[in-house]
Amino acid sequence: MIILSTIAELRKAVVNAKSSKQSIGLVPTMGYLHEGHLTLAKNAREENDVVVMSIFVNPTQFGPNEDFESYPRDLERDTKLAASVGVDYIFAPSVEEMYPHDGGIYIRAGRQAQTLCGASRPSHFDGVLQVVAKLFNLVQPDRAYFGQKDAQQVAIIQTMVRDYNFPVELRVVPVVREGDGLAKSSRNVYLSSIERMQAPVIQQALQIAKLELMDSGDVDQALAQATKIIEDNTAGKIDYLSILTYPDLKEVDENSDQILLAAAVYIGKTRLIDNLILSLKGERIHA
Ligand SMILES: Nc1ncnc2c1ncn2[C@@H]1O[C@H](COP(=O)(O)OP(=O)(O)OP(=O)(O)O)[C@@H](O)[C@H]1O
Ligand SMILES: CC(C)(CO)[C@@H](O)C(=O)[O-]
Ligand code: BAL
Repeated sequence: MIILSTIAELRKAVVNAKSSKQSIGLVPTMGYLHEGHLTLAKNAREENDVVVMSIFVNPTQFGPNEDFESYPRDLERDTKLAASVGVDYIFAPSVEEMYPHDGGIYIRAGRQAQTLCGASRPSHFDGVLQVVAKLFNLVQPDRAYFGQKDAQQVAIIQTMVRDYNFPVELRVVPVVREGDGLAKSSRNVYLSSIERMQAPVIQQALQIAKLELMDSGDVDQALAQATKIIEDNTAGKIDYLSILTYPDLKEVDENSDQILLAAAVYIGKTRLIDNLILSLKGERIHA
């Protein structure tokens, strides 16, 4: 496996692969790898000749009071893990390498970014689209791999690919979880042992909401039950708990088909997200 830190080196590797007609799979990450990221990479390994994983804690998707500085980083450990699942290239640029110019052109995420994480992290998705668009242009992947854990991110990137005609196939990988149901996340390392015991409640609450929704079709009732589970079992503060259509992220109504149940909860100081996607064709739903 080769570690690349400059755009020039990356472009050389990409041009080489393209000239020998090799397909390229891209796995964008912010590093501090866990089984979730490695599952994306394993999928990419199975479906492409060349696998490029980017490891870049992208400053433009963090708000001023968020955890950009403290976000966990360990390139040496990541390198070993990525090699173990057959990644060919890690692209780990500096911030200066990715963003040498100030005041240039920015991409604005649309309506789908006004809710859920986009409501509490203004401009987060603009930053995500900025770095993902750059990575698509630099790597020119045949396929790019994203996790369903970041369901809103997937929906917004799908819209960018559609609206800006990026010639890439998006591959979405189901959420990889710990044994107790907690979604794997690099931010889980921030949790104290008591917080770690409480954190699976987020997924349990979403499961309860799903059962209620399938049973009664009542969105408000489903949300109320999930809220109660989280409030009774954690010291956590709910950032949002929502039921929306997916991938449009609009209010559900009786014609809704795919539905996203999504939560962001502060367990102590750590903001964790999780979701479930339901297919409700033919079920009766009322909001
Ligand atoms: N548990 C998981 N299951 C499936 N995919 C995941 C999981 N965790 C992260 N991913 C995916 O890996 C990619 C890189 O994510 P990222 O580096 O932000 O990891 P993370 O663990 O989600 O970190 P964070 O702490 O920021 O939530 C994204 O496409 C994300 O959806
Ligand atoms: C897609 C991504 C790598 C862009 O920085 C990031 O938002 C993430 O890790 O999900
Ligand atoms: N996977 C989400 C990246 C972020 O929280 O910035």
